[in-house]
Amino acid sequence: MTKPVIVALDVDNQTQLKEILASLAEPSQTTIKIGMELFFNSGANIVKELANQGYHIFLDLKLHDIPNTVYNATKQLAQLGISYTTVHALGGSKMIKAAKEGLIAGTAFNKNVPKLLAVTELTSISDDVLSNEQNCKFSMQKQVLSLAKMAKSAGSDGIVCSPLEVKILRQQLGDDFLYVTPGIRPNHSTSDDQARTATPRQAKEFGASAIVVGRPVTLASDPKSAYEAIKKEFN
Ligand SMILES: O=C(O)c1cc(=O)[nH]c(=O)n1[C@@H]1O[C@H](COP(=O)(O)O)[C@@H](O)[C@H]1O
Repeated sequence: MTKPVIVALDVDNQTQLKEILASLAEPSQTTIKIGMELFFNSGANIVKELANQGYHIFLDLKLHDIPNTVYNATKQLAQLGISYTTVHALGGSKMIKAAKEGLIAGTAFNKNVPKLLAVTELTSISDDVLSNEQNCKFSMQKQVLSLAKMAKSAGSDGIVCSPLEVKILRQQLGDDFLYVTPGIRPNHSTSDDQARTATPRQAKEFGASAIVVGRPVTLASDPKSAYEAIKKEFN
């Protein structure tokens, strides 16, 4: 089975959205990520519309609020026909548990409950920011592992982390958990906001369950070739 290359549709208009979708595989074979930019521009309707076309949808709104608010939010999100959604692990175990319960409560009886992914430390966070701005005494690896363990026991189906942490996480937390990794840079380029990056091949070797790729596809001069090359390298 091929592992998903999830394309982040980080655009704010329908023209660009259509152009990117046209360079991907057919909807039933494709997982796309709708993040804050597209969601705040086009709302829940675009999620429902793309789900109806047969796309698998990762709705990434990174919820981080009190448990009751998050429960009520995920109960709504579960009605959009999505496959995955995100919360920040730093919201804590009670919030993650509430998020999962909201997803279960909002899912129609004959549908699959969307998978809950807990974002550990964002891939834009460097070791320096972790220790000097977040005042975290752990190393990056230890911190991500600690958040991932907590998220798993609170009921999340997987986590979002950098490919660089996946190997140790999989060893410690097992194969019955999803390890979804953004921060993918096919050319080792780190001259943007991502801090903890790896190539699609490295993500595969470290054991990522799925990779999330935005700009390396959406800003490529030939998005279709870029997408196909990344898929080939990851699978
Ligand atoms: O949850 C995410 O998807 C996410 C978590 C994280 O730690 N880092 C991260 O980059 N992302 C998302 O993954 C995508 C990466 O996009 P590019 O950096 O353009 O490849 C963006 O849509 C981010 O919002």
